[in-house]
Amino acid sequence: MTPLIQRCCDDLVDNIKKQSEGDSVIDMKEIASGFTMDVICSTAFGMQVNSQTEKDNQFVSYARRAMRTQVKAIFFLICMTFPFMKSIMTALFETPQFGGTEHFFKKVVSDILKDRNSSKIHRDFIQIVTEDSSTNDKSEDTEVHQGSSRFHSRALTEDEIAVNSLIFFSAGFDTTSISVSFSAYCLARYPDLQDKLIEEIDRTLGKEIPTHDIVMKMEYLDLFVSEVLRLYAPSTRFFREAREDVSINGWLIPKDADVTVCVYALHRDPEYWPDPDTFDPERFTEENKAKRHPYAYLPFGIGPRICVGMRLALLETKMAIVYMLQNFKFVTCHETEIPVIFEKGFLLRAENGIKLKVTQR
Ligand code: HEM
Repeated sequence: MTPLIQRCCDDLVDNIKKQSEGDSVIDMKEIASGFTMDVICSTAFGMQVNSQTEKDNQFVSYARRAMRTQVKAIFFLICMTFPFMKSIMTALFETPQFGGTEHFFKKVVSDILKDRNSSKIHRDFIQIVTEDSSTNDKSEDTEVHQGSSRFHSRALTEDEIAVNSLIFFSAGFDTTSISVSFSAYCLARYPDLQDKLIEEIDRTLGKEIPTHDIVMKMEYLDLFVSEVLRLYAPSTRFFREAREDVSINGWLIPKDADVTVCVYALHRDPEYWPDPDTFDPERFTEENKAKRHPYAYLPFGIGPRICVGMRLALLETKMAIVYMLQNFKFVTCHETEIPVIFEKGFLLRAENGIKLKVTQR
């Protein structure tokens, strides 16, 4: 999927150039959101929507409306407070009054599948799962053994492909936009660290086109992004259900209880993170990581339900940083909010945007 991301990165650089003309203040929250919309549309649906350049794309405006924070916040609040309401709320949210997101995505996927020409190579999520579906039987479950795991496997139906694309879309769009925008914020806030990163990029790449392998091998970039995802973990929490009664530090968690893991609090706990509010990428050197409890850092969750988009998200975030720093330096300005005020909600969004200035390199 790297070529798809590279194309979106080119548009990202052009967009920043345009928006910052005449020393204007840019809003990295807006800019990053256009970028990640483009990436998820091309990597999930094979659609080139150019939301960074064309503001009135029909798919983008519908998708943004469907992902509206307020509507989702009400949905989450009710489901978390009254778990038994989950199925009623899900049915209600599929009515046209609430956007009918699922129907919309089913239609999009069905149209894409109809239009697909088998001679053309697509490198997106839909292609991967449809190839699998065309070679496997959709009706029959086969038992698969993989290491110690055992599960039933069958090909996905068209509806299942559509709904999984929707999950892919909603889980991968806002989260990555937050990691890209807060990366720019941290670059501007800590100019010495920005220079260190620029030095690494210049040394390994210069003005060459960033590739997957080079970007993923950059050591300081990895430390930097890890620290961004500690202080600004896009998902402030994730959830589990207790499979049996368990006692932890004298607290009984009864079987079937809903358990929320508060990533935001965990990542700022002074027991694991000395001086937790200080931005310090060195916390993630191999030596320092080895001294810490492995579950003290969970931006992507952990275990069998760990984020499936983790590698894509890291690649996308790192690619965006490299492309941006090959062209610009970020600086804070009068309009930069320090510290950033967060929106209330499940995701760690900046309430008033992330206002920065850039200088050309
Ligand atoms: C920086 C970006 C991202 C962050 C911080 C993030 C974080 C998370 C977290 C915390 C979970 C819950 C894991 C758990 O319960 O253990 C999760 C699940 C998930 N994420 Fe991400 N995510 C990101 C990007 C993406 C992307 C780009 C995609 C897809 C393209 C994606 C798809 C998913 C899916 C499908 C799940 C559900 C997995 C399951 O339940 O088995 N995420 N993510």
